[in-house]
Amino acid sequence: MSVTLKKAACIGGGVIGGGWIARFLLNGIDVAIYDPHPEAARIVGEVLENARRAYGKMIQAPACPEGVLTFHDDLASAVADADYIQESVPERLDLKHKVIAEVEAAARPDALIGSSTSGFKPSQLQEGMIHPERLFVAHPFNPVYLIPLVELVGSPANDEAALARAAGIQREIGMFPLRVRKEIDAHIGDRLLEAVWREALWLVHDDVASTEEIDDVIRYSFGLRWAQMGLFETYRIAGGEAGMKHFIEQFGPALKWPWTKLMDVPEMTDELAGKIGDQSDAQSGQYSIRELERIRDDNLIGIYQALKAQDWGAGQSLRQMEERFFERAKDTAVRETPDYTRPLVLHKTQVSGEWLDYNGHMTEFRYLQVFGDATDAFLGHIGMDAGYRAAGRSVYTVETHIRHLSETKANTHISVRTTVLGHDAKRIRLHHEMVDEAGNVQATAEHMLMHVDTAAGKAAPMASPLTERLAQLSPGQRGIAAPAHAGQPIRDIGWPVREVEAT
Ligand SMILES: NC(=O)C1=CN([C@@H]2O[C@H](COP(=O)(O)OP(=O)(O)OC[C@H]3O[C@@H](n4cnc5c(N)ncnc54)[C@H](O)[C@@H]3O)[C@@H](O)[C@H]2O)C=CC1
Ligand SMILES: C[N+](C)(C)CC(=O)CC(=O)[O-]
Repeated sequence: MSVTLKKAACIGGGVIGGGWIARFLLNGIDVAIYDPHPEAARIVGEVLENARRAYGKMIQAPACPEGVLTFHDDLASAVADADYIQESVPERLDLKHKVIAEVEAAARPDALIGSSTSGFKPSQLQEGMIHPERLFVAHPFNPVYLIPLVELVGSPANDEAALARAAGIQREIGMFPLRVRKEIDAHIGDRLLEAVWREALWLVHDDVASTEEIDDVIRYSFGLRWAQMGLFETYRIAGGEAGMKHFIEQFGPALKWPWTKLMDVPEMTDELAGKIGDQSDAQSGQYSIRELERIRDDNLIGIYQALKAQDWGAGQSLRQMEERFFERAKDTAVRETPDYTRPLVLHKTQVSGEWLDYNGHMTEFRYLQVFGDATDAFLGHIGMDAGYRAAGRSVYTVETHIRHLSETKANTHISVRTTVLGHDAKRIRLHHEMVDEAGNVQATAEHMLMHVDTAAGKAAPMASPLTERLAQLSPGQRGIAAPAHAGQPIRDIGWPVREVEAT
């Protein structure tokens, strides 16, 4: 798989800049950052820690080797050799103009420049630029490392090819780029959110509801619906068998009833701001912001997993991201393992704190995940990719034996050494050895894999390119002595003598 983006620069590393940095790095892209905030490194580090934790839980594919993060003392050196620059400084037009002018002066002429602005139009940001055609709005949603949508907005001054390149880059880092047809203040998402926000402020202002009650209304009702279908599809169903037509007939008149305050905005007095702040403290003050972020991330991951199982909405973005991670693992493996007379190192990862059990060691199912990922990396290496599977052929694991040999602790960098113990037309027998940085064996696994015709649900002979690749690696792998435990079952330990006598 070709990755066109090698290096990104992020200008501003706050809530959104930090999220972009994590998104790029965890998708294997190097990032240079400029943010004059004295604590920028700490803030970015904390966001990155939460993002690593979230990816460890969410992505069911071999982790992509992280990009390299560098902090710069000046903007010019951060953007100098970047292919893509993302501006995420505070929402002030004068500041954005100043930063964009500095970027334009120092960046490569072919570098693309995206702005995270929540509301400015690209034509406003392009004012005063020498080459406005390469600057566009790339508006994300918080947390950028988990939420896939990015609104790509251009102005008449934009170069279509640059916008198409930007969309390609966004896809490479797992985003869902939506090309907004016309520039408009606040794009699409924020116009919708603003309407709900305005009404919510009125409800608090008028003492109809507290912040907590409003959040409950959302999360126990339409918030659940919106994660999987939008407004129109949801209302189509709400129209019953006659669909949207009936829905509009029934609820169209309500648009003229006093159901909404429309464009009125309550005056944000100190009193209203204080009321909202106090209610919000009472609702969520027991959690730190980082804790709330982790709760939010875990909930989002659960939703993504459910949507992925249905191959629906944002779940499709997750599936595509995992496919890219598998492809990258395959590419890395092909580049890095020329010597088949030795075990193949095709999968490396780090033990996340989330992987530990109550004994403080890596929990059981994570061993199977690591070995499963190593098996997938091996299958990718011998040519089993999405295209091979789409043709109705795949490999299923039919037997596994894992031996736990050491206490694998958090943050251990582990790699898996894989050996083929044998194969025939339909089966592959694999052995994995999971080792830490010092080469200590933490666990081993032996698997029997069966090649299948997925439509028929039956074992079937392997096809090209698997057959050729196995023929290529077999002479070397055959020369590696099988470990003594290979093929051994769990030993019989019998029963205590007295118990046997009693029965
Ligand atoms: N917070 C949100 O929910 C969202 C914000 N956005 C947009 O993202 C942009 C950034 O917003 P946040 O991250 O929320 O703000 P923030 O206040 O959390 O972060 C802004 C960062 O920019 C840095 N900064 C200030 N001047 C700078 C300069 N001259 N050069 C480099 N860095 C500089 C600050 O030190 C700070 O770390 C805004 O345009 C905002 O509208 C977009 C989507 C969602
Ligand atoms: C509040 N906000 C306008 C900054 C929100 C956004 O821009 C998008 C989001 O993440 O909700």
